Amino acid sequence: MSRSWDIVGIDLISGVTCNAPYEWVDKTKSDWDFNSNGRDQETYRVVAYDFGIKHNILRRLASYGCKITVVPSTWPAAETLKVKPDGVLFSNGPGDPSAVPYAVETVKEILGKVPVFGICMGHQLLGQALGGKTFKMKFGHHGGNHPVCNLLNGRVEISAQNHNYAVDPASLPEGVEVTHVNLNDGSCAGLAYPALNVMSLQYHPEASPGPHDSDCAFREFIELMKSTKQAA
Ligand SMILES: NC(=O)CC[C@H](N)C(=O)O
Repeated sequence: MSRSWDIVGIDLISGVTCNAPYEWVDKTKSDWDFNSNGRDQETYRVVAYDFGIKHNILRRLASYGCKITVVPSTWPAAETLKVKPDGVLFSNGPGDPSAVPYAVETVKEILGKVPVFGICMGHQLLGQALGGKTFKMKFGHHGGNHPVCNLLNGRVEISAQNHNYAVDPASLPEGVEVTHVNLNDGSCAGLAYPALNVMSLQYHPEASPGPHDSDCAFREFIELMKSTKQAA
């Protein structure tokens, strides 16, 4: 028997986030050494908001040289900024981004103060924090074979995706750039707001198993933290 699951307007994050902050050190195994541009000489301090975070996001960040503190979804922005991180990661997570206004507020308070990277739910929360709207798609994107055009370099990346909501690009204010487009339906698959050092992807650059075409996004986050640090 089938059952219809109602996810609209329900905070599903509170059931999956961690209870208290913790440090993450585990890296991905040598199979991931296909990316010779990986490790940076420097260490970057990253606070990762856990909205239901996938461990491989943390492993990839650690492999790229980040020292990571994972914090609960309700962790105050002021506490995050107090430790002066080089960057903040807003993770993936289940459900409706409109059901977690407290998380959007946290994102707003951090925006512009340090470089940020949003993945999936994190991307949707960033979209809202920047003034845009999210909507529930008729059919979500699920699986490991979604072609995305990276408008920053014109390359097509085959990506792993798992989402039911999306950011409406028409709702975004001036200055916010759509950087990635899903080639199956033209939906928004990535954003940037260079003035505030913001980057985000609607899909999973860390996916495993899955295509690794978008792993370079972690390197871009490192570069964003690096250039911001150098300019300070
Ligand atoms: N993987 C995710 O982060 C899912 C994003 C979002 N909660 C959605 O279902 O659209």
